[in-house]
Amino acid sequence: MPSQSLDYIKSTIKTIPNYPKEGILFRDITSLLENPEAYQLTIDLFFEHYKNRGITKILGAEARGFLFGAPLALALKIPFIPVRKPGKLPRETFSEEYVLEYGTDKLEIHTDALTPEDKVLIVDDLLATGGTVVATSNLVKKAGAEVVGAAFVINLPDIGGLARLESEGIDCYCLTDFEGH
Ligand SMILES: O=P(O)(O)OC[C@H]1O[C@H](OP(=O)(O)OP(=O)(O)O)[C@H](O)[C@@H]1O
Ligand SMILES: Nc1ncnc2[nH]cnc12
Repeated sequence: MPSQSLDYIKSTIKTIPNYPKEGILFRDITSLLENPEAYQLTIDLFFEHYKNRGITKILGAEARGFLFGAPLALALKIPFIPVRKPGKLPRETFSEEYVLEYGTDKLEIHTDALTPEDKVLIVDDLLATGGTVVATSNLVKKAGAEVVGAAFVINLPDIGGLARLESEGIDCYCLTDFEGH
């Protein structure tokens, strides 16, 4: 892996202390998106990693998953499937509830978005607890398709999502690690 590229990508991500609440170090990818060189490099690294894996569809969860999943799908010339918060998708959906720090939320996917032949890659900006990706993976299973893996720009190793996803059998590729919560 080209470590200079990874250092450059990491350097464009800003950290905002105490957002959205006291004690959280918010890793902000909007500053990466504002830098076309870093944004392109990020998509290029994902493309190189996944180009020969037989992936048939990319899934990204609303909202930040769209920002990296959609350009990667275009680069790979395969469909992008949005996974959305409840009530946003107009056709019939599968739903999956997942646990947040306070309470629960739901993610949905169109029931006709995947077929049992699909080999799916889940893409997101950041891996914290892994709850979002486990819920997305459960939606893929409901549709009868296979999860090939999950890709992230940022992993927060101190939160433990990587171990959780690997224990669920989800192979992960993370470009950068940021210590702390
Ligand atoms: O590993 P987890 O603990 O699930 O956390 C990571 C998720 O949290 C953030 O999304 P958020 O739910 O804040 O929604 P947003 O993309 O709409 O900002 C982030 O974009 C990931 O999807
Ligand atoms: N520390 C963090 N920074 C940005 N997004 C997050 N989502 C969950 N934890 C986060």
